[in-house]
Amino acid sequence: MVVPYKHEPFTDFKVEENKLEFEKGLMVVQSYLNKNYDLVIGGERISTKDKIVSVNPANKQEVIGTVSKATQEHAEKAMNIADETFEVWRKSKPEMRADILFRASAIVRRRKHEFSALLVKEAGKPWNEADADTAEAIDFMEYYGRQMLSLKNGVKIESRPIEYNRFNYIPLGVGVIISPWNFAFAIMAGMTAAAVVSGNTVLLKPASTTPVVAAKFIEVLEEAGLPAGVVNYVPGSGAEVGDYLVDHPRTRFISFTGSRDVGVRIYERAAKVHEGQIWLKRVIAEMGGKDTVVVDSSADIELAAQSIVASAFGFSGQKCSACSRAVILEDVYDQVLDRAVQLTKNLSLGETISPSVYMGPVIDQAAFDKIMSYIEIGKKEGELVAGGHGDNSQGFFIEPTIFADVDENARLMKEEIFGPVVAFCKAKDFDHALKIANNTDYGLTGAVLTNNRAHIEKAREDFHVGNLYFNRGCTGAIVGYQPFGGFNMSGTDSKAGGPDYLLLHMQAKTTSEML
Ligand SMILES: NC(=O)c1ccc[n+]([C@@H]2O[C@H](COP(=O)([O-])OP(=O)(O)OC[C@H]3O[C@@H](n4cnc5c(N)ncnc54)[C@H](O)[C@@H]3O)[C@@H](O)[C@H]2O)c1
Ligand SMILES: N[C@@H](CCC=O)C(=O)O
Repeated sequence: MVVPYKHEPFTDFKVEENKLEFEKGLMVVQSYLNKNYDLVIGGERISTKDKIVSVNPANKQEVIGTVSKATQEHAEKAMNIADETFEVWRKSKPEMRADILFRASAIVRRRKHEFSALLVKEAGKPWNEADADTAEAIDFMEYYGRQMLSLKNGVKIESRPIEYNRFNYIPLGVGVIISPWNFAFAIMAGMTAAAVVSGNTVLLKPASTTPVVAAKFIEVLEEAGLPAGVVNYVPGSGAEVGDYLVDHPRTRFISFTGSRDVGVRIYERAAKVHEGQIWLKRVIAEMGGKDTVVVDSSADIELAAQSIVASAFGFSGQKCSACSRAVILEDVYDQVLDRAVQLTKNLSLGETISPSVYMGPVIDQAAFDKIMSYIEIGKKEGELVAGGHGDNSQGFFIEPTIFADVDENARLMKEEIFGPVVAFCKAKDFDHALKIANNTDYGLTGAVLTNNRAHIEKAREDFHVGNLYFNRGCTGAIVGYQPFGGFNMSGTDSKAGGPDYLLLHMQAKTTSEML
């Protein structure tokens, strides 16, 4: 019997011993910087001439590793192997598949600080954010393993006296896993784990800025006993390998987490039925957000300001859940804004070499340019009251930035920036605040700070987001506790880390036997 699921606790870096252990993790990572990682197809390591170079976004000179880059020929080979392996893997015992995840999770737990240290280097995460990313990867494996055990016998249905009816879930086939860089470990591992524990085989294409942590995860899966060919590691260009795999007639499903533009492209392409294709592809897409913290007149002002700042600037605002709009009732607007500005000006920015550095870099030059261009837009749409500067000489650093008095219809209030920029907007009353909050194509997360029960109930009904939080910030969902995923252009309404997530990777089969 497996013990009940409990989420992996976060590390308290105020404890000196934990700090020292994390520093040891950094030293382990330092010892393998600049190594090369090959494609892994059917267990075979394949080296290519063309490489992806993963660099530290806080220090562009530091190479984290080089990774072989898959071509369409490699993708084709991986697809054939995954297809063949599926015929065996689909019949493997769900208990065994779950056990592999539990063992993989135990291996990661033993090397927890090493994995987090790798995220500090490869994704520029602050220590606490890296620690939470690794904890979430562990949680996904633990949670999905248990979910599979509870689904393995299907669901009870009715039978008449002369028959025995059963309703079981069977896997889909070969899946393509396309993961983002911002939760480079947790989301990549969670999407992969859910697919394979459900009995599917996969091709894993990680984000090109963070392929090393994915290569390390492949090593963990191998050590945990995952047979060759179940997970095939094919980093490569989204446009070349991504499109090829999305279009492939043997692709049964695509599990994607990333931007709205790429998600929509995948969704459209996957809808086309190609020659030789005998199914309609399933797409699980988790996309962007334009997330709002609403502050009511009755709110605790200090809690509101802290919640906005933490949700806007944790990991430099590079979370799909990040607060990029603070909508505040006019009678408390000045107080909340002043306090948020004060808190923001005290945040530290730099390479995250110790737990005391609050904010690290943004991921790369393209992100830096995009965010800085939104800061220029912001200067025309509101009043710059904190931050606003960027420095990309050594790494990609942008100050935590607040714009005040932004109109509800401004671009800053509508478009996903994906960086440390938050717009403050005044609302006349609570209904107006909800109207502004809902005035977006997205519907991912939101938070309401209030001590008014009627307003909590109103928001529960009318604030149209997949994850709504009361009296806290809008980031930091925990696997199994706050299943995560949004509405509208935030995706296909899936809930990662929730009780129905594995079902998206399976199909139900009814069998009826005459007695
Ligand atoms: N809803 C969620 O749960 C969630 C979680 C994390 C990130 N996100 C979103 O992800 C975005 C940031 O991540 P990103 O910059 O890695 O996103 P992205 O869309 O640029 O890339 C995501 C993945 O798609 C791949 N890709 C790019 N073009 C492709 C193509 N034509 N075909 C197939 N694959 C292709 C990339 O290589 C990468 O692996 C933000 O918009 C954020 O809100 C959403
Ligand atoms: N699940 C994370 C966000 C993932 C997207 O970037 C959160 O709840 O903050």
